[in-house]
Amino acid sequence: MSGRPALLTEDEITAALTALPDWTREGDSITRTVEASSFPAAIRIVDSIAVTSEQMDHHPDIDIRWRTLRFVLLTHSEGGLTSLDFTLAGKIDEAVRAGA
Ligand SMILES: C[C@H](O)[C@H](O)[C@H]1CNC2=NC(N)=NC(=O)C2=N1
Repeated sequence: MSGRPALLTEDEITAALTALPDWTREGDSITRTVEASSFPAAIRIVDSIAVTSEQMDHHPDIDIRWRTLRFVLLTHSEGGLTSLDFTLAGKIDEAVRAGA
């Protein structure tokens, strides 16, 4: 018993992705790549997401290459996608909108 929400069904994942057009399914995860305006802007986005993910106790995998950020979301403890990933994806979209 991990205390995490249950894995979503394929239909639920498809429906959730239509509301998040910048995100792509990749196996057991969803991913988004963002090009920020500069390296400091990229780090500000990451810093803001650090606060959000601590509040959620749900953390993205983040690859930082100069000003390109790649986010990969899944619920490790469940081995796939749960509602937490889609909530976090929406919050990452907000941080990108505010900070890129
Ligand atoms: C102990 C702690 O609650 C867990 O390790 C949390 C933390 N953040 C997490 N983040 C993600 N993305 N998946 C998890 O399963 C997860 N588990």
